[in-house]
Amino acid sequence: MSLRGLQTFSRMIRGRRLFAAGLQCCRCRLSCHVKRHYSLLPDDVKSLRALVNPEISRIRNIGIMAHIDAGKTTTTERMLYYAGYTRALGDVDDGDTVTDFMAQERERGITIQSAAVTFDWKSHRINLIDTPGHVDFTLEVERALRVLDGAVVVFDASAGVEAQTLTVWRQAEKHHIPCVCFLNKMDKPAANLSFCIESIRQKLKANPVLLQIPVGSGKNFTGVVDLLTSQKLMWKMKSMRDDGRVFEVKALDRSDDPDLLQVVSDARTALIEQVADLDDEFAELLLTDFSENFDAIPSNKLQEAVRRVTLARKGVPVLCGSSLRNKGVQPLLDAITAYLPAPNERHHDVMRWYKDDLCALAFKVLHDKQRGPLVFLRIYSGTLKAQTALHNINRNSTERMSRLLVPFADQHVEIPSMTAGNIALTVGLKQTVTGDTIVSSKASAAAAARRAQNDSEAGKRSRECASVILSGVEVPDPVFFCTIEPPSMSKQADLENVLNCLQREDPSLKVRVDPDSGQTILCGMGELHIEIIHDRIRREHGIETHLGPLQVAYRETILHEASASDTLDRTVGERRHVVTVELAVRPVDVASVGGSCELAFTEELEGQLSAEMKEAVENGVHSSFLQGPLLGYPLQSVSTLMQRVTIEPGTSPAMVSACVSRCMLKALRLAGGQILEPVMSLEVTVGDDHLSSVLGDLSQRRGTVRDIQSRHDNKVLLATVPLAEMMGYSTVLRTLTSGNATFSLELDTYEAMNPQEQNTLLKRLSGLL
Ligand SMILES: Nc1nc2c(ncn2[C@@H]2O[C@H](COP(=O)(O)OP(=O)(O)OP(=O)(O)O)[C@@H](O)[C@H]2O)c(=O)[nH]1
Repeated sequence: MSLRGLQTFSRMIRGRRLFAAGLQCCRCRLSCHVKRHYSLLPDDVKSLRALVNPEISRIRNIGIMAHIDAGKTTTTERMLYYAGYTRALGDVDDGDTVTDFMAQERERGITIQSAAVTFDWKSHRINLIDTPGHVDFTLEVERALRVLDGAVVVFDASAGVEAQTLTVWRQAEKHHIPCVCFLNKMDKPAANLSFCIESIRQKLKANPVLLQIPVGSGKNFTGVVDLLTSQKLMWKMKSMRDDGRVFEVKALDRSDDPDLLQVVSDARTALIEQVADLDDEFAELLLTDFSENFDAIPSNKLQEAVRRVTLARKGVPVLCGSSLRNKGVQPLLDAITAYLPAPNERHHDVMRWYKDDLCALAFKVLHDKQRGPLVFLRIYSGTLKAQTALHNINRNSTERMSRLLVPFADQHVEIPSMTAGNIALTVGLKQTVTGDTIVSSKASAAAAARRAQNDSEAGKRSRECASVILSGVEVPDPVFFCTIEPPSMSKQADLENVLNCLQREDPSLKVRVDPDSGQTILCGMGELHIEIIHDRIRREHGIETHLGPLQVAYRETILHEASASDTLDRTVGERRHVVTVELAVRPVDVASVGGSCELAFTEELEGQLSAEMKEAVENGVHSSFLQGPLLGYPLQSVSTLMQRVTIEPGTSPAMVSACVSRCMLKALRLAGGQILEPVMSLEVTVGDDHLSSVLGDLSQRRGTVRDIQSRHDNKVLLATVPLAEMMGYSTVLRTLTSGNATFSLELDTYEAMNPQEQNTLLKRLSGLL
């Protein structure tokens, strides 16, 4: 196979090369000596290997993130087109983009699943993951971030920082990912550069480093001035169908608009001063060699300094353009290669511990009807080879990977091996789940563990850091659930199988069986999430399922302290089981979303219980935490103290657990139950004319308005509102505002319901209303 894959790849590249050769390269034609990557490629296998496995310093693993509709998909499509990977420009509005390849995405015009796309730009390999903007798919963004080295954050230049931008920005910060900002939609009349810069500064608390000045505004936006080189990049569109591939690069001169010259001169000086403030090396160079004339600093020195500032996350480069109008995307690609880090510039402990041994993280699983599960891997160290056995640390299992592919959205090219820094797609890994760590063998994992242990003993790292498992993706708790039924009992097994596959692909989807009714329950992140899952089961797996009404995932807690004791005395067969338990429960601070439950033992009891019986007690308590006494929802913010456990010889651990659970239920009932409901933070952007009707509607939904801000001609309404009141909100908002409003919804906290509402809920859920 080693040659077969390369030959396929060679055929494909040759096809593209012919295509690429027929194109005019924007920059080559005008000034520089940059050549198209593929046009130089010889046909021999050795060179193809180099193409498949580029030098690590030339790889960029990049994400594109943004608020919904900011233009991520449009921007990605332009990148693929200019890089020579697509022959025609895809358009989200026409439903023919490359990255949004799932049927639902094309129909709905939104990105649901991250699609990894690999392409080359000016001798660099770019692995790009288009991430979804809808809050229901936040986990997709999180998964992508976990394996990325850098990100492009796309903004709607007329809106600046929006709710979801803030969320993805925080996620990028959490993973220390250097970013480049792209102010898209500069062609909109309301586009506003200074407003965007200010909102990046104020809302993201970031340090925007402006690298370009737009030329013209609204419909007359025609290009940008590069502040590093003082060159004007102009897209002189001959017709509406002009693809923007060709643009003019010209040094600014006296014949240019004096106002523009002044703005550029001021902005360049500000840029130099700003970078000097952020980078000592640049400041020193400036003061020693260019103290007479800062402006004479060569653009490459300024670029190197901006790169250091970006990698250190001291500042974030800002560029502008209009993807839809095909302007400004090529400089954005240049910025990705110039400012965002290569994999070897990022710090991952595992690289040290595994040295040249393979270590990779599974960050996405897809199910392909013909090929079975396809697992996306980010390779951190070593080489991944096709047709080898791989060890999965998380599952402690070894399985064979049959084929290795390079992902090109929904097309895949087979290759024999792949080196560190790359993103690969594997066939044959049937047990691997998103978040698992893959290494070459158990022995290699043990060797890495020893190195990690030595490190931690030498005091270089804390014990937690010494884990050889790459930390997985945090999966948020689902807030919605509903029952799902197959069309007939004969399809039940098929449905279970499909749900298993979907869960491996999407860890934010939870499936469980109701112990009382035996019904299958789907738990998801939002209405849209569950709707899409339902749709996929029908389209991709051909099963027509019936969904029950969507319900909110409440939680429960207790109001007071309470103690209880219980004795279980049961004879099963010949064996008598006797256990007595005494325990106390008390409410602890309801610490917003994460308020977990705790269990403690008295010191005396800690010494008395064997490890096996202690585990049995813990199991009994933890199973009670999963089912509150009021409605059976999980408990939050409850602390349990085990005071006494006496166990007669011959009693089984299962009986101990059962007695503890029963005693817990007694105590929890005595402590008085309280329902906690998920409360969402809501952001609605609406025109002045419709603000009052949106506010009126919100007051009927038990909403609390926190703030109303102005954004150009719009108002941005920030509120909190119980999730239970938000079912079908998108339809209502569309009707109220004739489609002139957008909103985003995110879990804020769990709050105690007032007694009256709690009573109504209890009656409704027990069928009394
Ligand atoms: N005026 C203008 N509209 C744009 C521009 N770029 C994208 N759009 C439009 O904005 C809308 C959203 O674009 P997408 O590319 O789907 O945005 P997205 O961020 O990928 O959206 P999601 O995948 O749903 O998060 C579409 O109607 C695009 O045609 C631009 O530069 N100017």
